[in-house]
Amino acid sequence: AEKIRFASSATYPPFESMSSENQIVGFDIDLAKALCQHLKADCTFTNNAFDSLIPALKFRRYDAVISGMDITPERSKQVAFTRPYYANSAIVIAAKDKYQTMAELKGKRIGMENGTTHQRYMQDKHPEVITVAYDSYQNAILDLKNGRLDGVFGDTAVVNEWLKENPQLGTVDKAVTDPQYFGVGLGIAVRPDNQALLSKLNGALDAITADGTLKKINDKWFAK
Ligand SMILES: NC(=[NH2+])NCCC[C@H](N)C(=O)O
Repeated sequence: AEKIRFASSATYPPFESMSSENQIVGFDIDLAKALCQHLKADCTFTNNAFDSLIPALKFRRYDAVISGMDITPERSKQVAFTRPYYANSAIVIAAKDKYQTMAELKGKRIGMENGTTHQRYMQDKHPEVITVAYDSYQNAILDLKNGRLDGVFGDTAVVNEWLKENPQLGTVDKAVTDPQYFGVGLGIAVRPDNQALLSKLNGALDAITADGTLKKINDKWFAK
């Protein structure tokens, strides 16, 4: 069977995280496994820092990146993306009921993961905010809880997960979807010269969408 090596940054539930048994689990992982099953391929998963995913993909350490990654114009210059498999948006969280708007976060410390669309957007669009870069979202959330940060900016589905476990936190302002920064949804990235894998993944995505598998995986990880 064909072998497909996937990489992901497993600090981002429900998309990907490490289970108590030290396995990478999540929506993206179930999706990749369903694609592999359809393609009768053997798949492996590795955990890596988010900002190293694209460089190491180019370096051929693995074949594909699935990591809650927004399909942006900038990344599309370096990698080829499958069609979008999830519609995304981003939002800030902070102490509940403390801030209503972004303007109120002026001079406040907002954390985000290095190399993310959130980091770029915040630095460009909200220079009045102090952006603090983290190697992982896990560490940003820890600092928010410890009071070393005033807020964290992340994908809405992930933020909702953090809010479930942290009733002292709440959202600030509306979710952002600026396509220039956040692209057209989440996609799987491959090397541009690997059109064979790209078309296989796109074909498998169509198949698992048509037969209801993708919806099942969605319902499992994004329960309303
Ligand atoms: N697995 C992760 N830590 N993913 C972070 C993704 C953040 C954002 N959606 C981006 O594409 O930049």
